[in-house]
Amino acid sequence: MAERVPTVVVDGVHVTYTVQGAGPAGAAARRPEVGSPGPSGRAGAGGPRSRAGAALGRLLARGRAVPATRTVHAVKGVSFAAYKGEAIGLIGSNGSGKSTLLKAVAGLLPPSRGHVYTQGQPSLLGVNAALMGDLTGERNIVLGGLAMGMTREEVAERYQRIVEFSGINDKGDFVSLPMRTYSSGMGARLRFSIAAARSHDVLLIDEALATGDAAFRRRSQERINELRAEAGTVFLVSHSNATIRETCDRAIWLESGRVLMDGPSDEVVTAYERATR
Ligand SMILES: Nc1ncnc2c1ncn2[C@@H]1O[C@H](COP(=O)(O)OP(=O)(O)OP(=O)(O)O)[C@@H](O)[C@H]1O
Repeated sequence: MAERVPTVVVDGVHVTYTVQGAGPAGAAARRPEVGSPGPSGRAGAGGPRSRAGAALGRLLARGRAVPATRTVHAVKGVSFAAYKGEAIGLIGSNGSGKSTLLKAVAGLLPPSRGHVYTQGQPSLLGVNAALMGDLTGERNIVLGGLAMGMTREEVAERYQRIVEFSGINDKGDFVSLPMRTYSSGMGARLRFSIAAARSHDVLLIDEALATGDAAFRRRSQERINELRAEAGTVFLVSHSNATIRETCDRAIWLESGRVLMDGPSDEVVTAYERATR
């Protein structure tokens, strides 16, 4: 049997967010507010002056009574190893910690406990990956390609393929328009197309495929398979069980920041579907 080469090792990782300016849960409900609105939801019978006074009272009361920070423990002791050639789906309900774990693997969020070891530089492709709204699709392809580590020559050579893969120009010359004129699906497709134009040791994809149409999803799945064949490792966060089944050979199911199940994607997704039905 071929030797399995680990690309990502996540060892007992915890991630905690510190939220500035938030009190403990329920504090707002427990604390009577100065000048709070009456049962009608309005600030008493007064005019603008008394409403402004009530708002000021609320601000002052907040400053006095509530501690300034609160912590959210988003990932709680997660451990696994990922290997070359694997495509791993991360599934779980809203707020279960999938995006946070992805950011920790990408090195964008430091674990509060535990360690992440990666081989090579992981690339995180999120729905919000930064392209610039005021620049045209053309300029964003060049800048995004450079940001993804391509040379100018590589970007020039792959430019046409990126445009075709994205399907941006299928219904007219959109690539010469500013990106702010694109629908969110078009923007997400362009982002994925730029990232997919080069191979990656570890590619982390956060919901980017969800916005594409059927033809784009098929092209993306084929490209992910190629990336795996080029011996990379792909992580994919998605709420589409079908996408996880079709694209990934392994799935990790997170709930409340903990791993509930880790195994072949078909088995894990089936168990997840049973639990969430
Ligand atoms: N920037 C942040 N500041 C504070 N808490 C956050 C932040 N981002 C996420 N959280 C909290 O961390 C927990 C995990 O969130 P995360 O976004 O990782 O979940 P998710 O599984 O990706 O959710 P979804 O499926 O809804 O995208 C949630 O309780 C969320 O409220």
